[in-house]
Amino acid sequence: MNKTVEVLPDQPALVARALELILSKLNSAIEQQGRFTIALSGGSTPKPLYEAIATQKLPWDKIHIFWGDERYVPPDHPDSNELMTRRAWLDRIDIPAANIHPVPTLEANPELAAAKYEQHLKEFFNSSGVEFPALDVVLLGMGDDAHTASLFPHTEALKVRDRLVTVGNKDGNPRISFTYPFINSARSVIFLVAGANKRPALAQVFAPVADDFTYPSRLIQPQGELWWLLDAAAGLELQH
Ligand SMILES: O=C1O[C@H](COP(=O)(O)O)[C@@H](O)[C@H](O)[C@H]1O
Repeated sequence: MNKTVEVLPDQPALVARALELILSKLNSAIEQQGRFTIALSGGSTPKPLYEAIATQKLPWDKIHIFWGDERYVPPDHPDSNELMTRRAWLDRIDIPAANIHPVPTLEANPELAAAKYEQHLKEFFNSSGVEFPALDVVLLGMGDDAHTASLFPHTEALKVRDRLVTVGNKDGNPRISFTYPFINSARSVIFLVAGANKRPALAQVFAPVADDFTYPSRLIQPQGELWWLLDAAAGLELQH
């Protein structure tokens, strides 16, 4: 694993750096493979990044969008990560509908939704099931409890190692989430973290020794590149 930590002066600088990094991964992937695959995060931090990506002139037909986690709500629900992304980015560009791969949240139950999304991912990547497929980029956020995607502290989802997608649990509410081994199979994982409220969790995630089940972001140790992009408020004590 190749880990890089960057602390940017403020949120606009954080967004600019994330945009630059994603565009560089995108250009290399399209040059080498003819397509770029990215899984997106939800929450509030990435919204300005999505708005910035929407202003770029890009070969949208070669870009495939997935989500690393989703609330188990219909796609038009205000809490939906897909809805936020569509409003900030996807509704503003000319991307083929087939290149957008939302989590199917209208299934009979969350377990079926997770199984269906996993099947879709395996078919898209033509995966035999032996090895986990590798997305070019998995974009992640981190909550102030150190959760990432919908992998929350002390939940069953953290024990799932043989699936691509599982059901997370946020205070009793189901969410659909990539598992940590699937996230770790990505070519690049990029964390985008902003705000002073994330500082205590970050200290534990970066500590040499701490409990992975209490601080789930510690489980993200990808085979490829790991990027932590932090604003100064979040990264104050990590600056070196
Ligand atoms: O619950 C969630 O929160 C995290 C972090 O969100 P933020 O609002 O602090 O940026 C996010 O990464 C995750 O996708 C989302 O479901």
